[in-house]
This record gives sequence, structure tokens and C-alpha cells, in this order.
Amino acid sequence: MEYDLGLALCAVVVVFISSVWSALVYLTWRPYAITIAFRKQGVGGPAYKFWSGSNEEIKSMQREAMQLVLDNHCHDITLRVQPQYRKWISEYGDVFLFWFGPKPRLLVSDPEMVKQVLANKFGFYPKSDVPSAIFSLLGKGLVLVEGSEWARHRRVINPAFTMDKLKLLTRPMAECAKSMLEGWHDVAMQAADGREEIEVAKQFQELTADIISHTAFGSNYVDGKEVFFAQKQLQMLAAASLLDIEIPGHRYLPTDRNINKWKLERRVKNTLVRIIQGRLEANNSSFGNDLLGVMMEASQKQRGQIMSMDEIIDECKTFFFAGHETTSHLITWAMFLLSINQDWQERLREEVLQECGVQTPNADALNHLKLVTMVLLETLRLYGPVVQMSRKAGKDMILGNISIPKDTAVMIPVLMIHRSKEIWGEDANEFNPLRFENGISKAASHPNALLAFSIGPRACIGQNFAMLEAKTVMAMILQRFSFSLSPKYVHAPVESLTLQPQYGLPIVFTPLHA
Ligand code: HEM
Repeated sequence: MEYDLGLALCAVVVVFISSVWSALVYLTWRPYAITIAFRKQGVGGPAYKFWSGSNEEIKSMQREAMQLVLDNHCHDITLRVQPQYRKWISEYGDVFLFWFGPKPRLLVSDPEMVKQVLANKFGFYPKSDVPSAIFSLLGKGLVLVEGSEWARHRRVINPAFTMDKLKLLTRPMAECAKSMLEGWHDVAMQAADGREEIEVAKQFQELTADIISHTAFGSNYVDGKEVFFAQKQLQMLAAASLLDIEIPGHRYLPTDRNINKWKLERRVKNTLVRIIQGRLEANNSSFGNDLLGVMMEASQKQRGQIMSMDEIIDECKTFFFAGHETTSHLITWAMFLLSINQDWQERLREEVLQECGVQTPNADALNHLKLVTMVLLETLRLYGPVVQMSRKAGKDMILGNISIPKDTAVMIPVLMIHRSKEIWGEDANEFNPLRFENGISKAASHPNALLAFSIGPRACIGQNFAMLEAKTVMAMILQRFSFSLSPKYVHAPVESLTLQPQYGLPIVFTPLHA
């Protein structure tokens, strides 16, 4: 008996010592060895700090940067949004190593190396490990799945985003926009001076929520909006915990935050199950022309491609996450740029009136809006909603001439790349839509320099949807109003998962017609 107890005690001591040893190796020796291996290849970077890596330094730089208010015409917003990358690129160059806690991250801002990572067709650079908060937002939706599972999902979802299907969505998009703009028109007409100041960032969030609820869920859009609001709260919880180092098992503890999160997740799931079940049981000849219907149809038709209920649910969550805020911020920033560039606002209005008249624009007319497209591309370059992307080396890789050990995260600082003078020329920090006159690939010294929708096989599946939506809304605003920036506006772009104006975007509208 005593012998057994002694043996058990010995085992506990051995396990304890070996865990402490592994932890020490992981937290000290490994970062040291990785640093040396990269230094030998000429890759510098900030020194590793025990346990917290570079996190505290980043947090402190970001706290300081948040105090900055920029001039309205200053588009070099890296000072405020990515101060750490700006500082480290100037100190260590295009490629450097930093640390997310004890995990190594290689920042790569050379466009050719970025292309090698994003356009890799063999899946050698999968998405890097996502924080659990993001995973619970998207589950196994298209943004996060990998390999053959990703290929199966993408095949099922692709038909929902073909141009002929998207064209059908122009009408619900325009109807949602019309109802918002009629409201603006009425308040402006009632104002004593016929002008009205409106905080548009919030309005566009509501509009794009309305549009994605209508276009994804058609007749079920009221339920769709319920999902949307719950997802939105989950997203806020996720954003608040992004720079926290995850403690294993913490997400299973019944803390107030976790309990709230579980409740919201249940609400999202139950509502989506109700919508999908309803369509399956309706016994109609088709599941509908909305994104959900087209996806369910494709899932049933393509033999061997069927997606389970849980997978369809995760794709619906993904549409909300990936397609709502991004598009609303694109429209918000385009309005900001047109408010401070009145000459471009005038040019765009002329183009819209010439191609669409005063009618509600249809997909074919929108297709002819060349200047509007150029302004949206320039907005995506200067204020693209996605400011960085990350991947990891799926195995030991050679990138450029640098050896990268398996599992090293590779960070792509989109915001910095979009402002590089070497890539975009001396006017990189200026608003110049004409750079896109001959198309995206000719706008910079590298054909893949615009990364707003990413490139390669994992590029944004919703990019045509987003551009169609933004063009519809912009054209309808230009038909109805002239607008300028309110003196109350404070230029303070901030990243909260996506790039947004920290204090909103107040704009003064004057209706063009009574
Ligand atoms: C201005 C609007 C948008 C921007 C700037 C944007 C940007 C991006 C970017 C940069 C990626 C690649 C992310 C990465 O690889 O890490 C991506 C992927 C994706 N986006 Fe978008 N997006 C927009 C709108 C939309 C819309 C409207 C939808 C759907 C309704 C959508 C759905 C997706 C999906 C499903 C993926 C994952 C694709 C895959 O991995 O195969 N996005 N988006």
C-alpha cells in the first residue's frame, strides 16, 4: 500500500517536473532558438519578452496612438491604426519577427512574398489559429475551413455569388436604400435651412444589416435580423478579447461573459435552425432566390457536396460577419472621401445621372459607372475595412529566401502595403482615384498590390456583392443629395476587427430636389 502511494507520488512529481520543463522550454528556450534562427537569415525584430511577447508593447503603442486626432485630409492613418508595424517596418524593414505571447509572427510586407503566401494553391499557408472568440462567431464557415472541406464549401456557395444571381439582388438592395434615403430627405426638407446633419456610419450599418438580412434570408428577413443583432453582440465580445492571451480551458468556465456568450450563440443557432427547417418542410419547387436558398439548392443538387444543417448555419453566420460591417464601412469611407473632395463628388454625380438618370439604378446601369468604381477602389486602398490578414506555415517553408519553421504565423499588413510609396508612387498617401483608370493590375508597380479583397484561391467570395451594394447605395445618394463633412467630424480611424471612424461620420445633406 505504502509502496503504491510512493509510486503514485513519484509519478505526480515526474509529471509536474516534465510539465514545468515543457512550459519553460516553450516560454524561454523556444523563442530564443527561433529568434536566433531568424537573425541568422537577416530577419530582425523586437526582442521577445517572457510570456507576453510583443503584446504589451503593441498595447502601449496603440493606447498612445488612440489619443491622436488626424487632419481630415491626412490619409496616412497607419500612425493611428498600426503604429507598431509603422515603427517596426522603419526599424527592421519589409520582413521582421515579433511575438504574440510566446508564438512567433513573421510580418511580410513585400508584395511578391505576400503573393507567394496568399496565392499558394496547395494550401501550404492555411489560416493561422484563430482566437476561440472568432471561431465561435463563424464556426466552420467558409472563412475558417481548410483543405478539401474548404473546397466543398466553396463549390456549394459559389453559385450564390455568380453575376446573374447577384443581379437579382440589386432590387432588394435598392429598395432598402430607398427607404433609408426617403427618411433623410424628409428630415432635411423639414429643416429650416433645407439641410440636415446625419451621422451616417450608424445609418449604413443599419442599412447593410437590412440588405444582408433581405438578400440572405428573403421572406425570413425579420428572423434574419434577430440573428444579426445576436451576432453583432458576439462580435463585440470577440473584439474586446482579441489581444488577451488565451488561458487553456477558460472558455468553458461559467463567467458572466461566457454565460452571455453561450446565450447569444444559442439564440443565433435556434433562429437559423427555424428558418432552414421551415424551408426544408415547405416542399416548394425551389428554396428561394436569396443567398440561403441558392446555397441550399446547390447543396442538394451537387452530388457528394451536401452540407449539413450545422454547416449551413455556420455559412449564414459567416455571411453576416464577413459581409455586413465590411460593406458598411466601405460606403462610410467613400462618403467621407467624397465629402472632402467636392470635385469628385460632382464628377460622380454627373456620371450617375448620365448612366442611370433619376431612376432606381439597375445592375446593367451600375455596370457602366466607371468613375464610381474607381472611387470605391481608391477607398478600399486608403480605408479598406480589412487592415491585416494572417496565415501560418503549414509545414517548414521557404518564403523568398527565408526558411520558416512550421506553424509560424505570417502577418500581412494590408494597410501599410496600401500606402507604400515604392509600390504606389509618391502620391501613395493621397486620394487619387485616377490611378485605377486602367484597371487594378496597372494601378501600382506590382499587379497584386491591392489586397482589400485578398488574392488567390481564398480571395473574398462576396467582392462582387459588396461592390454592387456600394455602387447601388452611392448612386442613389448622389442622385438625391449634395453633401459635405460636418465641422463636428473628428478624423480618428480605428480598427475594431474592421476599420471604422471612431466617432462616427456626421455629414450635412442638402436635397437636390424637393
Ligand atoms: C467591402 C466589403 C468586403 C471586404 C473589404 C472583404 C474582404 C475580404 C477579405 C480581405 C477576405 C480574405 C480574408 C483572409 O483570407 O484572411 C475575405 C474573405 C471572405 N469574404 Fe469578404 N469582404 C467584403 C465583403 C464580403 C461580403 C459582402 C461577403 C458575403 C456576403 C463576404 C464573404 C466572404 C467570405 C465567405 C470569405 C472567405 C472566402 C474563402 O476563404 O474562401 N465578404 N473578404
